[in-house]
Amino acid sequence: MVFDAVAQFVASVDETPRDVAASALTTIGAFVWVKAFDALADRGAFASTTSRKLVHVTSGTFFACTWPLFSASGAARFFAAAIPLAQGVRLFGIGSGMIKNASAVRAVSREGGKEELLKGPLYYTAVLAACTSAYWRTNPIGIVAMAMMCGGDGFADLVGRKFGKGNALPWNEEKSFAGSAGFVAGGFGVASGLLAYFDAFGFIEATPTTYFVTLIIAFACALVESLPITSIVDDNFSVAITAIACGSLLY
Ligand SMILES: Nc1ccn([C@@H]2O[C@H](COP(=O)(O)OP(=O)(O)OP(=O)(O)O)[C@@H](O)[C@H]2O)c(=O)n1
Ligand SMILES: C/C(=C\CO)CCC[C@H](C)CCC[C@H](C)CCCC(C)C
Repeated sequence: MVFDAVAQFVASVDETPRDVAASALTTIGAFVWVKAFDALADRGAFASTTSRKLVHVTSGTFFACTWPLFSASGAARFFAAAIPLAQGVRLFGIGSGMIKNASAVRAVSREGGKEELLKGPLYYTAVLAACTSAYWRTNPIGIVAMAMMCGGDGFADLVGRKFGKGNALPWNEEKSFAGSAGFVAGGFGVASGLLAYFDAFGFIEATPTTYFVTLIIAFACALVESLPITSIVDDNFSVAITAIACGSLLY
């Protein structure tokens, strides 16, 4: 009912101006969101590692939530993909020292070094842009790949750091059973929420099989995330590629 009303309202706005307005609104949202976490971390609301992971979990998830704002035109997905792309360019500028932005470095770096923005955060925006332009809102593969990267990897860290002492994985002492359980719960939880959301807007049809397959994908991604290969391939890439490969086979 509410979703229908929102869908009808946004459908009444012309396509290109609507996509430009949706991109502008989301870009402002992204700026405010990252800034808010920086301010909270600054006031000691949580540690910078927690702030970074909360930005990781929420940015891509809320970004996907803005997709219904875009029109039904073929170009809409590219207007949407331009948002993480622009964030990636910004991260590149800050990480390489071309742009000075101490606040952004504080909010998304692990140890406070600007060059860290050229790794995880930059790859994260690349995955969001690729999933958006390749799969968009009518295909569960991109939605689930983004959810595994945001919710899965994010919760693995948050849960693993808190409850992972004393239950290290036999094949990777840096990671834990608790962290991997957090991955499955966070990845499946965020993916299920997004699938139900896009189903409510009528973009996809999420059946019990869709959710079951999503749970299998969450386990597969958690397994890949747990492997000692982070120095070879960043978790953001390995998790998203696993989700896309499994999703292409199973959905
Ligand atoms: N399956 C997992 C994943 C993570 N962790 C915990 O979370 C910490 C950070 O994990 P990781 O995701 O590798 O963190 P970063 O490298 O900081 O983050 P990113 O992947 O975003 O670069 C690990 O040291 C570990 O304590 C865990 O216990 N079990
Ligand atoms: C710390 C991060 C990854 C490390 O693995 C995440 C970095 C996030 C970027 C700085 C910001 C990305 C913004 C999104 C593309 C858009 C969010 C919009 C929304 C409305 C909040």
